[in-house]
Amino acid sequence: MAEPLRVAVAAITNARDEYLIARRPAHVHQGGLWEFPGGKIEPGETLADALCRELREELDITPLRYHPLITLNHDYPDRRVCLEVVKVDRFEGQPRGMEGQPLRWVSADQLHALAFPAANRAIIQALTLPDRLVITPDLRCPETLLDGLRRSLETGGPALLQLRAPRLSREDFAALAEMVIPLCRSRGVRILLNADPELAVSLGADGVHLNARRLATLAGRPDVLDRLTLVGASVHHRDELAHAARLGAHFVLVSPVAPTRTHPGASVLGWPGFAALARQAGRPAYALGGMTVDDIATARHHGGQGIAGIRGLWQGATEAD
Ligand SMILES: Nc1nc2c([nH]c(=O)n2[C@H]2C[C@H](O)[C@@H](COP(=O)(O)OP(=O)(O)OP(=O)(O)O)O2)c(=O)[nH]1
Ligand SMILES: [Mg+2]
Repeated sequence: MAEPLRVAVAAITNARDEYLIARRPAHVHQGGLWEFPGGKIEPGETLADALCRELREELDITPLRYHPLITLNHDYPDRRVCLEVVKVDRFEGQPRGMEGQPLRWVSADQLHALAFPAANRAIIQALTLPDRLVITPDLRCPETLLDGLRRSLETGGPALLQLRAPRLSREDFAALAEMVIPLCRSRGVRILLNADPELAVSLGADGVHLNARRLATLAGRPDVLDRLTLVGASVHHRDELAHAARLGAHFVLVSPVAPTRTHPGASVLGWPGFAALARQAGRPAYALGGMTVDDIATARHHGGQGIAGIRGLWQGATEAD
């Protein structure tokens, strides 16, 4: 197939944290669906040039401040696209549908319920996922873990938590999860269980995290994943990434980006390796391995959603007890 068509896409947000969407005309590619404003990057144009031109032509506004959100390759049956998505949080002018297209401002939550082209699922995930994901430390004592979680919740974070406790039996893990889920819910924190998807569904977690071992055991997408709002997967190289995509993971954790205390001599991806995988991921990618909050901007600069980790983000005991 031909080279992908490069498209500049703008997730424009206002002071109420709403996003501007437009309806594509019926007769065009992916017609009748909602979209984020934007259009094709013409030969010789930079992303910034195309963004300014498209927003002037379609909405009569000028973007004043924006940053990269995600770059996505998507193959439609009739066209390959590479969507270079930026988040615009400051602009000049009053948006108007210059081509007669209906416009709406909608909240991030409403985005999930509207009909967009298939590639937009990943854009909406990128807009609604936080820039840090906390993984619980590998503790044997559930009380120590709960104590650390309470402290971490008190200090403002995290918005997304992966409950991981590989040394607990399935029964002990389930009992711990039954305490952790309501605690997280009461603070508006979304929780993923690093466990089998059936357990995540039966306990009412927001989602599941598929570690590399569990990912490898799944030949195809099990129906149970449709009953979870979030499915994450761990990937270390292209093959795992391709498998996570086949299974329809909503986001991936890419590791190891930097050396960690537990694996000091292991070979790492480094930021260029992370950036290459993030670009191919087709979904938000978190950098994992040796990360601290100081790395969030670097991760975003390399096309990532943010960082995932234990040590740099957890308040409380992290050592084995
Ligand atoms: N603008 C935009 N395009 C999207 C989104 N999602 C998505 O898959 N696309 C695809 C649909 C199209 O194949 C391509 C964008 O092309 P376009 O039709 O908007 O291009 P354009 O504004 O330059 O239009 P035209 O001058 O060719 O009429 O990207 C989205 O959210 N916004
Ligand atoms: Mg357009």
